[in-house]
Amino acid sequence: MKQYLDLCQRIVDEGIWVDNERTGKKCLTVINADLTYDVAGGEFPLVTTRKSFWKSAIAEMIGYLRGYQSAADFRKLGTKTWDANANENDAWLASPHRLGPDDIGEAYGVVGRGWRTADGSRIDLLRQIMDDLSKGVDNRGEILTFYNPGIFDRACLRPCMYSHHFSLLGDTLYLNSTQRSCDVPLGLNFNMVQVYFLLAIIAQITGKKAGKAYHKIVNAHIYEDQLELMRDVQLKREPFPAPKLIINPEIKTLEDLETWVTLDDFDVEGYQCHEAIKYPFSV
Ligand SMILES: Nc1nc(=O)c2c([nH]1)NC[C@@H]1CN(c3ccc(C(=O)N[C@@H](CCC(=O)O)C(=O)O)cc3)CN21
Ligand SMILES: O=c1ccn([C@H]2C[C@H](O)[C@@H](COP(=O)(O)O)O2)c(=O)[nH]1
Repeated sequence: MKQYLDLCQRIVDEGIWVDNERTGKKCLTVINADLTYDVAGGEFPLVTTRKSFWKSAIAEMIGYLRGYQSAADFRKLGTKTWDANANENDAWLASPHRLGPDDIGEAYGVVGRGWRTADGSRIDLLRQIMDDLSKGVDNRGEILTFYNPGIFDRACLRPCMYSHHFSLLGDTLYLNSTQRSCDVPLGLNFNMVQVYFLLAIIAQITGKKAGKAYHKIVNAHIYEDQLELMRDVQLKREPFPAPKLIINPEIKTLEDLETWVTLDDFDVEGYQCHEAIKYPFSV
């Protein structure tokens, strides 16, 4: 939590205003932040200075791992986070590649579970990584990437957290996640949960101990219409101790995650937080 608040304060103190053409808004911006999550120690990086809808964040990540392409599937799982980008983004609404209402296009898990090769076949990157890790293999390239510049026009948005690189040291699993662009008040609140969750669940399924997760953020920003709430409300609050994330131990395979898992398989213990803050969302 401290590293999150330090980043927010750094943006307020040192950020530079940058015009963003896509949203038509200005963003107070810093470049580079490195966050670390102690998954072995069970320190769940949940924001406590406002109420965090952590289940929605986990649902988003499960949707990516399942390769979901429709905001309707994300909704069924328990998150509405893709509704606006799928249905209210003018450039995407005009795209010939959009399949219809709720389509987010070839983004995130669609890329990671079905990487397009030159000969037209597809590679399931996640399946390969899980098979390797389960056998204790780390080929120094266990990378789940969602980034394919050749097909950006087939998606409503380019992936923000676009690479998850797993590593084994003995039987301890590590994760390095990279994010190119970060809406710190809204997106990061979810992305921290997702990086922690991703290492915890992949370690559980592959039978490894979870170590640390390292989260690199390149462009970290606060939109102009979020600044006052962050500076004058959220940053004035005192954080509470970190809660614990509880994952159903019956989740043992990738198929479990793909088929029967719901948000009821996750819980947090000891979550004390300040009241909710509704930050504006930019499409
Ligand atoms: N501008 C922008 N910021 C983002 O963080 C973001 C995007 N766009 N587009 C793609 C995804 C969608 N994400 C989202 C979308 C909405 C919320 C949001 O509204 N969160 C609220 C309520 C969540 C809920 O009730 O489930 C929050 O208070 O955290 C968060 C992340 C993250 N990403
Ligand atoms: O997981 C996510 C997804 C998106 N974001 C934010 C970062 C930016 O504010 C927008 C994406 O806009 P681009 O113009 O494509 O950079 O969404 C996030 O923080 N986390």
